[in-house]
Parts: sequence; C-alpha cells; structure tokens
Amino acid sequence: MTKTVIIGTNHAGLAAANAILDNSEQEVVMIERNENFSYLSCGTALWVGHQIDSVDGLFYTNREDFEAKGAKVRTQTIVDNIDFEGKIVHATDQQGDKVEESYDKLVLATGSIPISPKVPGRELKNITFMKKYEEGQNIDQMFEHEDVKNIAVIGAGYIGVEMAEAAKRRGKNVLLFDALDRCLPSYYDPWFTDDMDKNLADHGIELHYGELVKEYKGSDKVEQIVTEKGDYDVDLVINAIGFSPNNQLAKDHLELFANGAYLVDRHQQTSDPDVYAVGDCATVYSNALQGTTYIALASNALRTGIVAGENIAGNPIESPGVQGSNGISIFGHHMVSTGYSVESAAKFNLDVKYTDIEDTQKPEFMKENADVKLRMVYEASSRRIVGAQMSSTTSDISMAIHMFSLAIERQVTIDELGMLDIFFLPHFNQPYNYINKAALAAE
Ligand SMILES: Cc1cc2nc3c(=O)[nH]c(=O)nc-3n(C[C@H](O)[C@H](O)[C@H](O)COP(=O)(O)OP(=O)(O)OC[C@H]3O[C@@H](n4cnc5c(N)ncnc54)[C@H](O)[C@@H]3O)c2cc1C
Ligand SMILES: NC(=O)C1=CN([C@@H]2O[C@H](COP(=O)(O)OP(=O)(O)OC[C@H]3O[C@@H](n4cnc5c(N)ncnc54)[C@H](O)[C@@H]3O)[C@@H](O)[C@H]2O)C=CC1
Repeated sequence: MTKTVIIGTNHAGLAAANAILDNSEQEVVMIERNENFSYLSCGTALWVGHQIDSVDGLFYTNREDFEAKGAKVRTQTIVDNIDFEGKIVHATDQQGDKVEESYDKLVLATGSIPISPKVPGRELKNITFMKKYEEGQNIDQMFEHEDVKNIAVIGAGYIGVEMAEAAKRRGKNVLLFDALDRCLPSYYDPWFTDDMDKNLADHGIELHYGELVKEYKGSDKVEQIVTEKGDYDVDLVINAIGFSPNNQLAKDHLELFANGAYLVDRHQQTSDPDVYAVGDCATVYSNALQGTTYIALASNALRTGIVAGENIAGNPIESPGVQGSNGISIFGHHMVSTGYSVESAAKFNLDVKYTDIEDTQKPEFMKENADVKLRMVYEASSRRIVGAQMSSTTSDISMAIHMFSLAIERQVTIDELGMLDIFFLPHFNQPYNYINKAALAAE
C-alpha cells in the first residue's frame, strides 16, 4: 500500500489529506508542529476587532475527523529533516522523542513565514506578527489593557489594513506605516486605494506612507519606533510586511522559484517526482501572467492541496492555474480584485490597457441601490482580460469578481465582455450592465 506523509496540516495539508483519504485506500501520516488544526487566520481581524463573538468558528476541522478516515495524526511534532534518498522523515515529538516515518510519497505543506523588518530592536517585547492563532490570542489580550494605547502596524497590505481596523474598533490609537505611498499597493491601483486611504483616515487611522521604520526603541518592551521622518511612542507593534515561503526542509534538495518557493508543475509535483508541494510553500501557475509566480492565499492552498491529493490517489488531474483573486472589507468599504492591476501588470512586463466605470448596480428609480466602481485591465495586443478591480461603499458586489476570474482563466477578451448576455431585472440590474458598458467603451 502506498504510504504518504504530509508535513504541515493547515489549509493545504488538510486539503491534500482529505483528497487522498476520500479517493483511495492509501496509508496517510500527517505531521504538524502546532496543537491545533485548520486555523482560519483570515478571521483573526474579525475576532480581535470584536466583529464576531468567538474564535471557535475559525477552526473548521480537527484531528479526530482525519483519524476517523484512517489517517495517523502526529500533532506537536516538528519535522527536523528529511532523508530524500532513503525516503524517511525525521521529527521530534512533544516529549522530545525522535520519530521516524518512511514514505512512498511526500507532501510538503509547510506554508509561509512572516517577513521580519531587519531593523535594530526587533527582539523587544510587544513586537509581534499576526499569523498564528497564539499571536491572535496575544494581540487580543493586549488590546484589553488600557495602558496599551498606541498601536503601530507596519505594512499596509492585507493583514496591516485589517489589523488597523481591528485595533481602531478596540478604541486604540492606530498608526499605519507602509514603505510605499498608499495602502494595498500590490492588489489595487490608486483609483481604488485613494478611496480606501480616505476611509481609513476618516475612521481616525493615522497614515504614515513612504515611511520606513529604521529602529524599534525600548528597554524591555518596545516604547518608540523611529522612521526617517519622526519618532513615535508605541505600546505594541504588529509587523505585516508580507510572507516568504517556508522552504527550510527541502531548499537544498528541490528546485526553487526566485523567492525560494518550491517550484511545482501543474500536478503540484516538485523536481523530485515523489515529493509534492502545496499552499504557501509552493509556486502557482498564473493564468494572467501565463507563467509561474508566487501568491500566498488560503484559496490557493486549498486548491493546490486537492490537486496534489488527487494525483497521489491515482487521479492525475492538472491545476487550472490561479488568478490570485482576493477581497477586503474595511468599515463597510468593500474592494475585490483578481489578476493584475495596471501598476502590478507593469511590474510583470505585461503591456495593458484598461477601461473604468462608476455606476449603480440597479436603475436609478430603485429605492435601494449599490454604488459600483469597476476597472477592467486587458492585454494591449491580445485584448484578453488580465485583471479586474471593483469596489462599493454600500453593497456586497463581490460575486462579479468570480466572473472576471473565469474570464482570465479562459482568456476571454474585453470585446467579448461587451456583448456578454447579462440579464435585466430592476431588482438586480440595469438594462445595460456596468460590465457591458465599460467593455463597450474600451479603447
Ligand atoms: C492574518 C491573516 C489573514 C489572512 N486572510 C486571508 C484571507 O482572507 N484570504 C486568503 O485567501 N488568505 C488569507 N491569508 C493567507 C492564508 O492564511 C495563507 O495563504 C494560508 O494559511 C496558507 O495555508 P498553508 O496550509 O499553505 O500554510 P500555513 O497556514 O502557513 O500552514 C503551514 C503549516 O505547516 C506547519 N509546519 C511548518 N513547518 C513544519 C515542520 N517542520 N514540522 C511540522 N509542521 C510544520 C505549520 O505549523 C503550519 O500549521 C491570511 C493570512 C493571515 C496571517
Ligand atoms: N483578504 C485577504 O485575501 C488576505 C490575504 N492575506 C495574504 O497573506 C499574505 C501576507 O499578507 P501581508 O503580510 O499583509 O502582505 P502584503 O503583501 O499584502 O502586504 C505587505 C505590505 O508591506 C509593505 N512593506 C514591505 N516591506 C516593508 C517595510 N520594510 N516597511 C514597511 N512596509 C513594507 C508592502 O508595500 C505591502 O503594502 C499575502 O499574500 C496576503 O495576500 C492576508 C490577509 C488577508
């Protein structure tokens, strides 16, 4: 019987385990460093910001679910190294005992590690990342203390903006820093982020953009951060300047992408045919780019896990690739995007054009309506869609972005969207939908 060892059992590893266990009779061993399974860090800001009542719903499965399907589960066990020649995983369990597991197939699902700003003072207390459940617990407890007043969030990407909102909702003074001149620069063009920055500022968040932290100061705990532009008193620092792939176990054995992620094919197979890599430790195929890239998202982790698991179970499916679709909702301001913005396309040498529209979802005579802002980005030569960004200050318009995700995957052109059959009913829509209008107006 084939034996598969899965290292790392968060979203990607769990998806791979389910796919193998549900589709074959194979032996599966799951090894995880943490005690808990399946923590949805995506909900941390909602929990810490007291927008949901409890953290309990942020765990969607547990070890018993996998043991019931026949898997052997080792939690609180750290994999120390792998003998790829002999096909043996070496680990240490909670008691400090050495553990060995042989394998026929290995799945690396070791995820990502938050990047630490390399500045003096970063070892001081009250400087934290926001990735693990325990870090969320710690931040939540610190927010309880009245003397923890000033919170600095470093990095105005997804985690930073969400944690800034959460801290503000807990009544803190929030200072949000980014190296670049606006929030969410990797996902949206300024046409969208200008609105989000105004939203953040209107809710009392102090924006410090284009301002790099040079030092954290304090005797035991952090007391001040020093940037090129000033010194600021702080009681807690949350670092959120991106993730790097956790490639520690196989970086000397496998082929790597430019940022260190395990390079995989469309079956999630690495350069060692018996080793698969999934989720944040691996590359993805981008349909917008039509090439390999790195995008750390839970949604990619789940899909890549399924692909690897199905392949190991004997069903040789290929990944359709990803668009890196994502979304954010801050103080009721909703933004969603897929593929590339105009700015990010330029970074990847894609020559693009774009078409914009600001509209309402429904005809003006409808009492309840939604404002919609849309930018569609298309390749200049082929006219295929390579990105879309949308926002609304009133309504959940997120479902439309999934259509753009499919359009990118299937290489639909901007001209095809002009004539796309989008139905009309005043309750939902205008006779000319905003997608049709913007596509027809494209240069
Ligand atoms: C605050 C926050 C909010 C987020 N919000 C969203 C969102 O809204 N939408 C979205 O799509 N994505 C979101 N993400 C990103 C998403 O959480 C990650 O992309 C996802 O967790 C990746 O899953 P993974 O299983 O590949 O890796 P990870 O979640 O990093 O899991 C890797 C696992 O491997 C284990 N491991 C590592 N090394 C070893 C070892 N040597 N031995 C044993 N075990 C090991 C780790 O303990 C861990 O459990 C968010 C991330 C954060 C931090
Ligand atoms: N809603 C969603 O889909 C969410 C997704 N995630 C994912 O988790 C991963 C990690 O998220 P983030 O850490 O927020 O990364 P990110 O890539 O979204 O943002 C990092 C930010 O830090 C800034 N930065 C980089 N170096 C800096 C420095 N030295 N000083 C100051 N600013 C600096 C960047 O300009 C960028 O704005 C990402 O892949 C993200 O997409 C995280 C939270 C929510």
